[in-house]
Amino acid sequence: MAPHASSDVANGAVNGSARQEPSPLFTVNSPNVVYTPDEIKSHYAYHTTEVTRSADNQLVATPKSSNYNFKVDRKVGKVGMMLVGWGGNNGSTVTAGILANRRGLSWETREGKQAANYYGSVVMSSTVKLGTDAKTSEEINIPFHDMLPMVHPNDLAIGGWDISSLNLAESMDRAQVLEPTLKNLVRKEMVEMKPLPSIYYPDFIASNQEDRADNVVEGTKASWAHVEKVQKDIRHSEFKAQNGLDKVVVMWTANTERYADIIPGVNDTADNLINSIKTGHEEVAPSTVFAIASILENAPFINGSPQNTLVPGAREFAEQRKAFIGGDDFKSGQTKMKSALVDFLINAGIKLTSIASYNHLGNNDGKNLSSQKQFRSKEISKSNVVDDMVAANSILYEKDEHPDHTVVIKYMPAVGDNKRALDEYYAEIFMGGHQTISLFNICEDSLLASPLIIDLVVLAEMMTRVSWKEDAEGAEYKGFHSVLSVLSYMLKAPMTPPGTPVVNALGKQRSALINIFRACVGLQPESDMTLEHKLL
Ligand SMILES: NC(=O)c1ccc[n+]([C@@H]2O[C@H](COP(=O)([O-])OP(=O)(O)OC[C@H]3O[C@@H](n4cnc5c(N)ncnc54)[C@H](O)[C@@H]3O)[C@@H](O)[C@H]2O)c1
Ligand SMILES: O=P([O-])([O-])O[C@@H]1[C@@H](O)[C@H](O)[C@@H](O)[C@H](O)[C@@H]1O
Repeated sequence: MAPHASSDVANGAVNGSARQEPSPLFTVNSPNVVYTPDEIKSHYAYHTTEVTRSADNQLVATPKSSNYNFKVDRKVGKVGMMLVGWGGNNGSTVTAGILANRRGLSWETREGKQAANYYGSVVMSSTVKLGTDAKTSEEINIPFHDMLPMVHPNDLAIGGWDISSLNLAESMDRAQVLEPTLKNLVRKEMVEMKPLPSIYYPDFIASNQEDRADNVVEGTKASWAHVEKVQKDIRHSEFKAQNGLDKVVVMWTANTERYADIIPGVNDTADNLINSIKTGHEEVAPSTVFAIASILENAPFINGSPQNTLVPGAREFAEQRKAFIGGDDFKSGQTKMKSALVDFLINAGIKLTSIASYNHLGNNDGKNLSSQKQFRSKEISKSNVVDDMVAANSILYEKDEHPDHTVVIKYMPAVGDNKRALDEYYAEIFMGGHQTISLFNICEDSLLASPLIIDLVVLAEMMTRVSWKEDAEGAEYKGFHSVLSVLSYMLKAPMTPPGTPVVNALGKQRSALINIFRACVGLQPESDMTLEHKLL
């Protein structure tokens, strides 16, 4: 991975001289790929298989090829990450983690010296197959982060909002996630980081959160003044101005809210939603206000929580303004495991008949989720994750048949952030047999979610520098659809453009992301066929 300049942070300020863009780890040698100092342009043949039914109901598969042009802006610039809920367990943990990595810190633990790392981040700690060695035919794998010119998390300016006034050092202590030896190494910088006051509509989160709400702006329901406040915070605050930022990504990692009712005339269209905010409709959530303000500032907005922040009106507004949105709900532990295990079982022809998912945790997220309306938001996002995999196998499942699936979450303060996930997968196997898989998974919630926050921010920013056009006379480059379904790997309930399918299978999600990035540099998808090792 290209070496990285470090920089210091005080109150979100990223100091240090302008960074030299790191040189790419690889170049593509092809007449279809052109590199300039500012851009990578590629011509890409997209091969698919179109299936039709013949008159006698036979399936007919026809290979299809579409030609696209991709363009990647190589200039990363200075990027800011603004977290809503910055003072929470995730917000304080990801901040400390970035500071520790930026400074290359190590600290003493009971098991010995621990160095900062980005484990759990697909972007920073996973590799992808580039190809095979011309001489030895061995696989050549490269860091995912080197696929395209992406921002390095060490360079992210960090800021955000919280209804709690605690500074980030106090928030880190409250979270009880990180080792004291590490906390002491970053405390001095984190003391200087203070969340901006936020908007607080009590009806949307559990009443047990009220005691934290000492850093709020006036008004307990939506108003256009709230939108303007958030816009100003993004655009004019010392955060962006002081850091000379070129771009900001806004990430909701605040409490899980209750679902908002989708009401015709209120939030079903962009115009109705804007009007509902202006008239203070009580069904407009704080998270939706942040989304609208981010869209107005052309700052990608990602929802890391399960509620339906991005109501149809918000999605339409993003589409109208060609702004990026994504969500919902970080896929960090129990559900991530589920989306891999269910994919394996069903694709192995094993008929999963029931999934029991229980977990208990003792952090503030668990406290908020102990309230039924907030739990319901999470139950929805945790329950739909198997639908696409089940629907794809008509041998095992009749139409609309699916495994029993239950989700239970209990708040047990004693275990803190170290969530205990217990799962049982029950399946029918050959000739009337059964298989029972029981999992006990201690997921340190914030340490699993924090790398996903980094991935979502880095990838959302990357997508702002990717454009495409049809291979046709006069075609203009344009951005991907406003709904960034390319982020699905990191999310439990991935949002997709209207009318497009939701893919939850973890392997498919990762392949889609990698192969889209390969296409941006003119490389065909990695098929894993390795014919070169078979046609011998
Ligand atoms: N593994 C994980 O930690 C994980 C996984 C998936 C989803 N999530 C979701 O991420 C979110 C954050 O998780 P957490 O563990 O950091 O929770 P947390 O309760 O520790 O942090 C949430 C923070 O949001 C703040 N907040 C609440 N309403 C706000 C508002 N309107 N504006 C600004 N700040 C506000 C709270 O004061 C708190 O500091 C939750 O919704 C959780 O469900 C977490
Ligand atoms: O990502 P995951 O481990 O499946 O789901 C988790 C839930 O099990 C947990 O109860 C909740 O507090 C976290 O926010 C997260 O959503």
